[in-house]
Amino acid sequence: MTSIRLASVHKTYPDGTSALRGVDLHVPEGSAFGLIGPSGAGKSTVARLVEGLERPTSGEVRVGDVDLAKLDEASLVAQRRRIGVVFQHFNLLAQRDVARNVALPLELAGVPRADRDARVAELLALVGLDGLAHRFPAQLSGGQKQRVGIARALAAKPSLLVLDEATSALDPTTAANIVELLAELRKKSPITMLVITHQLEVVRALCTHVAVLEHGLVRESGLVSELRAELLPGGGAHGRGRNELLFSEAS
Ligand SMILES: Nc1ncnc2c1ncn2[C@@H]1O[C@H](COP(=O)(O)OP(=O)(O)OP(=O)(O)O)[C@@H](O)[C@H]1O
Repeated sequence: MTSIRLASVHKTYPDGTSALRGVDLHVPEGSAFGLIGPSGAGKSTVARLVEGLERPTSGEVRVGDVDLAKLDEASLVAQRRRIGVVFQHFNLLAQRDVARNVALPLELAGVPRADRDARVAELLALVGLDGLAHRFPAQLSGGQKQRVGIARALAAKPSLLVLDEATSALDPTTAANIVELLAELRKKSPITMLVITHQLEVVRALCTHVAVLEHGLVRESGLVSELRAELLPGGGAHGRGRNELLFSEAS
């Protein structure tokens, strides 16, 4: 498990776009932290900073004990391998079968063949893909592809999983099954999850904490249990006015 801390983070892209304008965020160890907000709010930028794919223009990004700004390129590459990432569009390699997709991070880490095979079998059972090891991505449903993506993200036993719109490309039933799988994984082994989503139902079903990002700033954050009840699915979330608070002012 690992915590994440962003302190006064600004990110301006080379073309002058100001994506983050002073973000403070604390993702506690072992939490499932939902990051929500409208398109362009800066959610993916936060993910890329945490993954070490981008550097902040100013401010500090810490993952566990590590201040990412202090790492040279080689250490950053090593750090990236400690983080599992699940993508919206799965990012599977079409020419590799399921087993070899899942094995990829283990190959990159130099894990011997026999250990890799054992770990892949364990992971496929964990995500409910027993028997599909030798299918190719084109022969899988969207939900099965995402199970492969999750197994691959977990292969190197990361203490942090970043899920960037991991259920957004799936139909509602399949998305709910994937959320259920993620919730079960959290119960089985302690892991911190940063869950980027625009789906409030994902936050409700999976997350312990949530922050709302808007125009590059954290507008609100808190425990999911403190989210105002009527904003959760089934409680009239669709009728929410744009400027209404997600959390009750008292909390
Ligand atoms: N590489 C880049 N170069 C320039 N501007 C960028 C780059 N990446 C993102 N942006 C801009 O930064 C802002 C935040 O983008 P970001 O992708 O982080 O938002 P988001 O909340 O993840 O949006 P979405 O929900 O649509 O994915 C947007 O204005 C976007 O156009």
